[in-house]
Amino acid sequence: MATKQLQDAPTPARPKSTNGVINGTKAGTGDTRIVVIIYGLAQEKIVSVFADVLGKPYRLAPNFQSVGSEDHGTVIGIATSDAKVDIGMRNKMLMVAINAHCVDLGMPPDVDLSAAADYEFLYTQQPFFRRDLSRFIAFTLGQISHHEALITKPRTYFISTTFPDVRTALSNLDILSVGSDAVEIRVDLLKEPLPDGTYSAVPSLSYVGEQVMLLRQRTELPIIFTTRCTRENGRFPMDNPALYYEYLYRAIQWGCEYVDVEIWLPEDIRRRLYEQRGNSRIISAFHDFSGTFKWPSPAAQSIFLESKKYGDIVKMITIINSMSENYELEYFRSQIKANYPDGPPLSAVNMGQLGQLSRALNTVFSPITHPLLPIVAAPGQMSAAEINGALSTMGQLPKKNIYAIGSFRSTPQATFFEKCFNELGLPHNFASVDRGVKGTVETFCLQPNFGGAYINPPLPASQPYIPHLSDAARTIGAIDTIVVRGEGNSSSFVGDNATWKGIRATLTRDFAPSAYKDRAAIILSSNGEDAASVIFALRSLNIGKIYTVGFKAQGPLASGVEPFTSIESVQRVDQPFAIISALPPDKSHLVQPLLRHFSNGKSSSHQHLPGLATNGNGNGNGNGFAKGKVFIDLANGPRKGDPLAVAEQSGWTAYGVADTSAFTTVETLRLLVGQNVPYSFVRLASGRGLY
Ligand SMILES: O=C1C[C@@](O)(C(=O)O)C[C@@H](O)[C@@H]1O
Repeated sequence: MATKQLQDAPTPARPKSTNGVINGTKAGTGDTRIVVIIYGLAQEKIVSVFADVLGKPYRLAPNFQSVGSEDHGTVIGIATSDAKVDIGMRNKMLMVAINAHCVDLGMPPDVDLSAAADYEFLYTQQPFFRRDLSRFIAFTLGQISHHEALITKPRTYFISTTFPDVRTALSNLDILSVGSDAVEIRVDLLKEPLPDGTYSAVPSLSYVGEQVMLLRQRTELPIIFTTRCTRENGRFPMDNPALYYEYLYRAIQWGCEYVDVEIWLPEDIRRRLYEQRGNSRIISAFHDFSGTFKWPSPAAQSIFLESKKYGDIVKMITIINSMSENYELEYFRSQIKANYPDGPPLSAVNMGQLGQLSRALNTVFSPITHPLLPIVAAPGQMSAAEINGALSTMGQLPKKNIYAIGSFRSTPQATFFEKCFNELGLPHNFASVDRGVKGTVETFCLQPNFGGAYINPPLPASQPYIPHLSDAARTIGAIDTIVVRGEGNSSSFVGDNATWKGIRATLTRDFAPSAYKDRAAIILSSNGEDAASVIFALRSLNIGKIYTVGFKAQGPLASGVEPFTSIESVQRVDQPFAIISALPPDKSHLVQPLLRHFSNGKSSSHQHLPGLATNGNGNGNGNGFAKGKVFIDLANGPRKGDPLAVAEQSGWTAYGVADTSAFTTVETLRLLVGQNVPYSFVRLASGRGLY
């Protein structure tokens, strides 16, 4: 009887502590249930990769029944054929079941397992994208949350891709997504070819699953999964609402960060999807093409109220007949904000050319297009550059001077920032300037059109002309970004720190935050200042003990940090999970003996695992199958040795300054101009000259 009840229960609601890695806060614990990976024929190794990413040991088990509470902290692998027998009887409160299916084995996966598992991870073995797996598991287990960070951004955009097959988009994806905070896959516009040369009326789940997988492998942006119906400018048929549930629930299982649920769908379907959404967020969508919809009407209010019931974001999109309806929409927007301050954010625009003003004024998840897309997803859609151009013409985006202030080496940044500003249609000027004599930074800040600065090397956090500090800048004691808040006389400066976020993003590229929890780390640095952002980043991932070489931590970051005093003290330390060197280039080789000493062979908690193929990311940290330990070398410039090569030979997953700098640039751009430029674009566009 108990089993029956469990079988009927919906996927358990999101665990309470899901506030994942968001700006300035600690990684949340997320879902603490036992992770069970269902693996296909001869695919045991995927279990070890999940375990490695999560920083946990693993074991293979014969069935669900044999998994008990003593397995907490261990990733369990169960073969597909065994899992089928008792998946329906598993204790859902104790374990979370992930159906890991290698598409090279054929599609679709076993349909019963797909339906019964909590989540489904589709992957390719050649090439294998560890970063994709890492993001999938960190997201579905609630260790990271894009939404919480996005919702605090002053403006958010998503690109509506309209490709019949996302494969055609992949080569341009980095460029297409500049300025986007999320990417929408219009599932209804996908065209699945059939053997007879025609296309399927509705793309099959199998085709859609593969398309979502391909997209996620190539983008770090959250994915919005949309099945737009025929009445709302889409192609999904409306005669069978159950079909929507099937696709949209599967999107949740695939770990899509956002799922678009149309308001016309029966309430029962909308409610179920909302309750079962796990860590995905529901965008409740309403479109009106009748031309009779009125923003000031009671109907508009009730549509918002109905959408709010089962939506984390409410989207309302309509066709209008006159310019004044844009003003009516702005009034509606302000009313909603005032009346429902704690309600879901509203994303509302008017379609057609007449409605373009509203596309520029909407600040929440504005749909955008790009000239490289085959068609616009809706009439009147604009690109990020067009919206910024319009805002600039209306005086909503005043032209500013933005600076890189610092050493000569930071100059190539100017070319890159200019490239981004051009691509985004931002009116600003960017200039690299030498800091020169004491006080120069303040001189720049006092200029009338000062729009912010990136500072390298950073400034001490105590600058009288920078009255506000982010928590990170205050704790780290360093400002690397000056952000201007407000306009004119009411503007003020906020000192922030983007470097730690760049380091944290690097640390979590191939590992989930849980991999760092309570593990030891070693930091090498010539001084405490260079190491402070590293300590802060590691602390945000709940690292355990931190050992230092070359410096003693001071101030608010000193607790739990212990210097190595002798060779013996090094030998007493357990296997560290991370070694980060902030040594200057001429000293960076000094880390090499430590990397060798703690080489992979010494690790007790990670089994030797057969490697999967490389992830082909071309970053020099190429082995997509990491060994369970992370090394970062922050040295910038010609070095004596090659610590990255030594690290890789000794079994470390190694990253250089190009990785952390690219991630830091992403954060810097977000802080300075509020725009998202993906890491992959930074790597692509910065070429070799930048770092
Ligand atoms: O809901 C929306 C908004 C949209 O219809 C637009 O008007 O830009 C485009 C769609 O792709 C998206 O799902």
